[in-house]
Amino acid sequence: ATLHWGYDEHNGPSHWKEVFPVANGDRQSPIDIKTTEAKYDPSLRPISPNYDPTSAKVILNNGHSTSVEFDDAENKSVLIGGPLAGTYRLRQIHFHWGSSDDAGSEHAVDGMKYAAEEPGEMECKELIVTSHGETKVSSTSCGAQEVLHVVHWNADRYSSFVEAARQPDGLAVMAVFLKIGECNPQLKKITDRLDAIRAKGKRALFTNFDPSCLLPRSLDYWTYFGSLTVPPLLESVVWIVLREPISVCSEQLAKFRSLLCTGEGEAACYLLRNYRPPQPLKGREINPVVW
Ligand SMILES: COc1ccc(C[C@H]2SC(=S)NC2=O)c(OC)c1
Ligand SMILES: [Zn+2]
Repeated sequence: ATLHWGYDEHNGPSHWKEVFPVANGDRQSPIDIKTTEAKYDPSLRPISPNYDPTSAKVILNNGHSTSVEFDDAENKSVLIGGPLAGTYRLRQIHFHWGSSDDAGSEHAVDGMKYAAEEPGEMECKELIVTSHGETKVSSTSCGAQEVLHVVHWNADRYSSFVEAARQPDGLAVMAVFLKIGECNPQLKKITDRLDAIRAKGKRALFTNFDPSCLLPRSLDYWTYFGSLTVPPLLESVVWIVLREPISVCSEQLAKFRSLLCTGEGEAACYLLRNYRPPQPLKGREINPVVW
């Protein structure tokens, strides 16, 4: 039987390799970023997102996540700088979350599983960069997390997203951690629309939206070469993982979990979690960029 992949026991991340053998590849994502092993690369520059709010088109539920899709027919909303050679065009943003308030993001930092496998309070490590740039780690208990992915494709070298998604330097995905705290007024623009797209396959107009409003103050990041975190798991992503999280409140997280992974008229199943656990580094280097 063909595997209809998902996030349940019978079709979740441990089964994906049965249909997508690249799941055991050499540059899979997400990973657990061990900050002490990250190697500083002075050649890396700041990243520079330049988005036009009129690029936003539609918000949809594809059964695995909710995404806002952007018009990528020209270089209207782009990401340049950082580790990127050339102009990467904004394609879409989407989210990953967990089934309880202490799970959900995909990348982890020093084992600070912004996502825990088991629900329940867990001990977290808080990264503190002191004024003279050293990174200290202090243990605190941390709140829930989830993650925002901002997906771009290399429009300098390839003619479409689908073509770029098959190339080793084809995509650039910026990951922003979401940390439980204050309700996020910018995120409210998205969570308020989820009622209109509860069932898989539903979509709604979503215009006049600049995703920069979801970025933290600091654009310090780690970068490494990886993959899509969802089948087909293509190894075509230059990852840019921002160090500073943005806030999200429990009520907003709960709205993501009220989305359905089934279509209208089908027996309802809730999209309670949709994150892939960290994958083996397999010798890859991670470069931190902190100013
Ligand atoms: C081949 O086309 C695809 C396949 C999957 C996704 C979604 C994945 S990619 C990622 S990173 N996180 C996700 O959930 C795409 O996203 C634009 C594009
Ligand atoms: Zn993603």
